[in-house]
Amino acid sequence: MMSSSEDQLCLNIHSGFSSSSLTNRKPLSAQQRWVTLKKQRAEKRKFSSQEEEPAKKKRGSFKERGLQHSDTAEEEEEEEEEEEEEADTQIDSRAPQKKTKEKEKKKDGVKETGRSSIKTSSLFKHNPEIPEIHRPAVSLVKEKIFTSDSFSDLDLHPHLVATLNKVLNVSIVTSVQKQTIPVLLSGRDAVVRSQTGSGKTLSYAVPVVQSLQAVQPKISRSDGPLAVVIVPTRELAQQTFQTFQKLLKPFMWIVPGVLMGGEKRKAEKARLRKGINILVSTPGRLVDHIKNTLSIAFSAVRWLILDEADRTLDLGFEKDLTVILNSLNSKGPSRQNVLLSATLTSGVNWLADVCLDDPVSIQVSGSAPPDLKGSTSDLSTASKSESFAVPEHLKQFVVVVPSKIRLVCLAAFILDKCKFSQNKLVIFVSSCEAVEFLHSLFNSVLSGPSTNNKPKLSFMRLHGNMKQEERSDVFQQFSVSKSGVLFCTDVAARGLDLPAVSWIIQYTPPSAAAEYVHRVGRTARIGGKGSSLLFLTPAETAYIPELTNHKISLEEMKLQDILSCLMMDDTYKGRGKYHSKSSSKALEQETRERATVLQTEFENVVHADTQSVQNAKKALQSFLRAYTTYPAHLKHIFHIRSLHLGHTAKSFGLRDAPQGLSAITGGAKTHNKNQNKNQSRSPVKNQNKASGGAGQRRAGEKRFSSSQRELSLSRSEFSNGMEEGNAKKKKKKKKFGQSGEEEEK
Ligand SMILES: Nc1ncnc2c1ncn2[C@@H]1O[C@H](COP(=O)(O)OP(=O)(O)OP(=O)(O)O)[C@@H](O)[C@H]1O
Repeated sequence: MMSSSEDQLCLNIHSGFSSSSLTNRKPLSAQQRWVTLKKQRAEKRKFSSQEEEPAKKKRGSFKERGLQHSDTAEEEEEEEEEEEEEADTQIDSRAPQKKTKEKEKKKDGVKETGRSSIKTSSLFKHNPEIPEIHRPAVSLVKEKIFTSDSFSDLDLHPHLVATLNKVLNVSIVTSVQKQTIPVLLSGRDAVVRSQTGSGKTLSYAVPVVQSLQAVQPKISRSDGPLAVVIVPTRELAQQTFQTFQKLLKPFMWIVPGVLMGGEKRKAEKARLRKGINILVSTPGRLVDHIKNTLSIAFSAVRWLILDEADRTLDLGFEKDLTVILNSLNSKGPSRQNVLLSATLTSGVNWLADVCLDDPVSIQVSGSAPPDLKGSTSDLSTASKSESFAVPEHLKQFVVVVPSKIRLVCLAAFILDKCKFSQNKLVIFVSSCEAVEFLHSLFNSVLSGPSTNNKPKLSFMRLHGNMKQEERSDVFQQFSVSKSGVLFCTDVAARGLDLPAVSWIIQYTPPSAAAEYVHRVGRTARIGGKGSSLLFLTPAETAYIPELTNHKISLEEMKLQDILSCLMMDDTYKGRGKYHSKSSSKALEQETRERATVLQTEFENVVHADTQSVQNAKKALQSFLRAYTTYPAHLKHIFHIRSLHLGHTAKSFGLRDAPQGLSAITGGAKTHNKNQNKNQSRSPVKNQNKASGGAGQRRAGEKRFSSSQRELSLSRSEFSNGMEEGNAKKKKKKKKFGQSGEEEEK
């Protein structure tokens, strides 16, 4: 007996008959149909062998056009499995009506999407399993933000209180302000630690202004700097300067000023000559002026504030700070010194020893304040199990995503949060190139035209390799915008007070728990609500207990839930067979198809021209370089060898892992099918392998310790004028070549 499919084949293979001629024909007997079928099969085989060459060529051209969504080279096996199916596709191309029906029958075959034919199987195949995430009980470090006191209860000038109320819109003091302002007004040095967004800036700015406005005879420009405020980034310098400008409105005779890399030195020199009383600066640019600007005089300095003090140290600015402290100490009256941060640890001992005199340690949370009497200056060791407070109304999530799916997962998340509601998202990635790449890719693929009174998605970017003017523009623009997505490096992690940010996404995990705290601290500020999402690959899930050690607790968000956002509209529709009554399996399948359609769009944009391929490769390279710079104690989690290069390349929209990455990766997985399979089956085994290999010397790491690399990387992120002031240092850093951003400089 003939099966129905054979029957179908038999009927269709009477090629050349139009449907009308088919209907007019006398029905064939079973015997005749069987003979015809055999003949047709023989014909087909003959045809197949004749067509083999062109068919192969055609497959090649499919790839070139991006129509075939085949995966990385290591998945050739999968392609082989599908070979037969593709051969059919070639034959079928002569009979389009049949082609559609045949294709729909195949479970994982080519799907028509309306824009291109794609294979949906590869994006969701050969991925490592997503391990189960357990959420251990964590006793969170709690800090109360507000007190019941108002600024008028403090011993402040009435004009200052009025300015706080009317210009800055603040009347009730926060806990950190309540504790810090009186201590500083009493003339003591202080070390201040309180959670992000708790008002630390005013806790030192108010006493500085209060004390300077009272100086008699009145301060004049010619007195030069009376207060010096050091912050690690240009944007934070700008922001702090603006706060002082506002506070000084009733005290116009006190002049604030800002010095930072990227600005014209000549103009800054002129301003210094005219006289600045409250000087806000990044460390590198201040050292630059100390060395090169004769008119800079520190003879009157009464205040030294080091905001984000741990970062200033962590960045390897000890030398600069030494220069600054020496310059300040050599002249002038006795000085009040203040160190502040949300993550001050005993690692700041060095700084505290050098520049504080019998400081008061202010800690808002109940846990023990940093012990300033120890002797270690190794911040990374000192802070390994330090507990950090995060804002009370911050909801912290983690999603475990295999590398191949990362890009579409991020895109689905952005679409969910920004397409149908107004949200402001900040997305942290590890390098300037990756920021550039993602910004341009998402702009091309996701921004789309504005529809139904909805504005188009707005994507912005901020990193250390941008021109200063552009950096400032973006910072201002994003600050005032009601919605949008900001891709950035850690240059935006510290201190920035970007209003109404609703989500922080850490697309690449930070290299320290303290940095995690600062990144997520860009939302849920001053008692507000906010959420954060950390992306981890299955091999990186050991980072969750690592954060738990610091009293940071994350809730899991399921990958499927994020991807299912693609079902909200039909922009990335799959075959279109899914409807609301379909099973959950069908829903999952349709979601996967849509994810694949989206991935295909990304890949098509990346592969549209050689320049964009180059950009993607550069971004991938810098990502891999950054990956090698995780500190030694995190190497068992973030090890370059546990990265699958082909899959990682896919998260940069590349269809294959580029050649020549071995110098960076020192043996990360590329095209080894077996390795890939092992990884899929046993992520734990791979993790162990990775940690076991951590002690081995790898290419590209040969000459540098992890701390050197970390230092070098983070320093480059925080371009602050140093690079311009010290050409020699820059050359040396370039030779190190530890981060994409440095190479670019
Ligand atoms: N007493 C207050 N009442 C209301 N808002 C305040 C008060 N003090 C400060 N703010 C506002 O809270 C926001 C966060 O303040 P600030 O940037 O000083 O926080 P922070 O503790 O320095 O954060 P980070 O650790 O991230 O640098 C700012 O917008 C600031 O204007």
